[in-house]
Amino acid sequence: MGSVTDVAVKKLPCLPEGTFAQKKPTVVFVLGGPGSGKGTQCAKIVQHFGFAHISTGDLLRDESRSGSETGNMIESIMKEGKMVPAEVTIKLLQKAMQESGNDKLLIDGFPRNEENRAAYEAVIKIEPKLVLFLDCSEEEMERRLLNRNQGRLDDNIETMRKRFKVFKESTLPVIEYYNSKGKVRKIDAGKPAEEVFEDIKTIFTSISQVKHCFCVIL
Ligand SMILES: Nc1ncnc2c1ncn2[C@@H]1O[C@H](COP(=O)(O)OP(=O)(O)O)[C@@H](O)[C@H]1O
Ligand SMILES: Nc1ccn([C@@H]2O[C@H](COP(=O)(O)OP(=O)(O)O)[C@@H](O)[C@H]2O)c(=O)n1
Ligand SMILES: [Mg+2]
Repeated sequence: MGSVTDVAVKKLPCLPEGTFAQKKPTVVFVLGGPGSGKGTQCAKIVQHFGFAHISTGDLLRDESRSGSETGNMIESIMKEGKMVPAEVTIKLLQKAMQESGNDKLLIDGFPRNEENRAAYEAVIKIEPKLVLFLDCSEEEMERRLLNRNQGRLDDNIETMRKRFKVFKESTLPVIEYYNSKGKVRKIDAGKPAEEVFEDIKTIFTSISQVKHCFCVIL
């Protein structure tokens, strides 16, 4: 199986295959509590900045619908608001990254705990350029989830409370880890979605600036 880097470079329209040194895709992790607006903001970033959106929650839900043994296991873990073992999530993520054909990837809802992060570093090994942290009060997230109406088995008050606990105990330390490396951009996600996106735009505009380089042919 080719690496994630191979696939992203091969599908770049402007680069003849094998001509240039391999370029790794730009990876941005999007983290925040359940209901903070990760999916909503990722859709806007895709539209405005041409990133591909890979939601690990969606990948796991797709797998759980497959009816496989792993799928059934995923469904019961999600219903409990717990974390799916990283070896399962990382395989689905690696495949989605290889198939995206995009050199700019938004990875939504990952890494959600230390186990996810270690698996990513061992298997995918691409340092994220940024970690977008959508910061929102629990009260507001709870309100949003109760109105989400996507028929999700985990959007009930009992499971939601467990997910908030997992976020505080397992995801916040991962955000803190990336913060210590200067990678985190914290956004006030409690505002209306359009206002949140204005703040995100500023960040993505600065990372999307094309750097011109001049090549002298002798
Ligand atoms: N800034 C916002 N203000 C109010 N509602 C929002 C906002 N962002 C998202 N929502 C709504 O809240 C719910 C959860 O948003 P979603 O993007 O699915 O969050 P997450 O992926 O972080 O769980 C959805 O119903 C969405 O339409
Ligand atoms: N990296 C991940 C992402 C999601 N999940 C599982 O999938 C559930 C839903 O994740 P999600 O990202 O779709 O949820 P939201 O935060 O978007 O509401 C989580 O509560 C976990 O059970 C996981 O185990 N590991
Ligand atoms: Mg989501």
